[in-house]
Amino acid sequence: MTHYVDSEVARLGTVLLHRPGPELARLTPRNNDSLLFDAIPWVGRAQEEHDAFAAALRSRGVEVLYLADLLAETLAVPDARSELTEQVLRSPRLGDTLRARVADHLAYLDPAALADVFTAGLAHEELRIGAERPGGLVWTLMDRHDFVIDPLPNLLFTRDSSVWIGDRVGVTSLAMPARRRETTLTDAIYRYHPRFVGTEFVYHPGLEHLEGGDVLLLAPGVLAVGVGERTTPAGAERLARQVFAAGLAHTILVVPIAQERATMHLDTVCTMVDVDAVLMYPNIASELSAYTVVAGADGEPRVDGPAPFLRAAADAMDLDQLRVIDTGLDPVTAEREQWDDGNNTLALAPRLCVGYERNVETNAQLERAGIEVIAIAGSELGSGRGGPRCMSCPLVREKGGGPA
Ligand SMILES: NC(=O)NCCC[C@H](N)C(=O)O
Repeated sequence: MTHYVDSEVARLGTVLLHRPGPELARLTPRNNDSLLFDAIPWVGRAQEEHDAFAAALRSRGVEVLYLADLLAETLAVPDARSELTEQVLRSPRLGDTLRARVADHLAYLDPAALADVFTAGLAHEELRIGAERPGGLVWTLMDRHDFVIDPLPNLLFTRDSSVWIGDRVGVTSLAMPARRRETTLTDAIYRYHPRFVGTEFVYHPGLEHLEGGDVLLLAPGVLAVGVGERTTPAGAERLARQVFAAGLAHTILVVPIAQERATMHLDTVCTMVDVDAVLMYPNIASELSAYTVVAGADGEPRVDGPAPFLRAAADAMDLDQLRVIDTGLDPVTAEREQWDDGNNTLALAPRLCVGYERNVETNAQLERAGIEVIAIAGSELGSGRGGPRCMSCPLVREKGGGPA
C-alpha cells in the first residue's frame, strides 16, 4: 500500500478520521476550556454529523480509515501494546501504588477496550479500588472529577497529530498539554500497524512544536507552514531541514499568524480549493506575509523575505498569481464564519470541497467562484473549533497536484 500526498487538492484517495466517541462525553463545564472545547457537545449528534461527513467522503470514492480501528489493530501487536501501556503508566501524576492498580486494570483489557481507555481516558470511579486493592495516597486525595488517565477529545482533529508529505509521515509535536498524548497513539499506529510497516518518518513528536493544521502542501515541492499559537519558528525550521534532507520539497513558506485561538492554525484562515485558488479570511488576506525558506548549497535553510504571502506563494508555485476566494461580504459575517471554520475546507479534488453548511456566505462565495461545496452539518462537531480539514488527515492523494 503506497501512501502519498504532495498537494492540498489532488483527488483524495484515503483519509484518516476519528469518529468522536466516549472521549467527548468526558467534557464538562469544569474541564472544557483546558480540553480546548468551546462548548459541551451532544455526543450522539456529533457522531451523526461525523458519520454524514464520512459518508460524503465515501460517496466520492474516498477510502475512510478510522483511528480507533487502527489503534485497536495496533494494540494487537504485543510490542505496541507494552510500549503504549508503559507510556501511560510513566505519568508522574500516578505514584507507585496507583500505577500498579492502573497496570492491573489495563492488563485485562482486550485491544479494543484498551484503545477505548487510551482515547477516552480513565475516570477516578472507573478504577476498581477496595480493601484488597488499595489506591494509595494519590487515589485517595484525587478529586472525584479528576482523571487517572486524561481523555483525548481532540483526537477528532486528526489533521494535527500527523501529516503526510510525499511518501513519508510526520508525526507532529503538539504544543498544548491537553493534546500531547495524541501523538503517542499516531506514532505507534504508523510504526506497528501492518498497513504502515516500512513507512519512513519525516518528523517526530520529540522535536520542536509543529502541528499538522499549520502545514499546507501548496503544490508538489512547495509547503506553507504557519507559525503562531501552535507551531513555533523552531518547528518550522526543523521541518524545513527534515523535508529538504529527504528531498520532499524545495521551498517552504513560513507564514506568521496571530497567536490567538481564532487563528490557532494556518488552516483556520486559509485552505486550498483548486490548484491555483485559496479560500482566505479577508480580514487578514492582504496582511499575511511569508518568509521563503530554501535549501542553501551547504544544506542550511536559507531565508528570504518577508513578502506578501500571496505573491510569495504564487512565485514558489510558478503561477502568475493565486486566485483568492474570500469568506464573506462584510467584516462581521466574515469574522463569524471564520470562527465557525468557514475557511477550513477539505478539498476532495480540484474545485470540489467539503465545508460546514452553516457558513452560508462562504459557501456561496465558493460556488460563485466555480467550486462545488459538499455542505455538512457541524453544529456539534464545531464545538471543538475545527472544520472538515482539521477533522481529516489525507494519506493518499493523486500524485502531481492534480489536473488544472
Ligand atoms: N487544524 C485545526 O485547526 N484543528 C482544530 C483543532 C481544535 C482543537 N480543539 C485545538 O484547540 O487544538
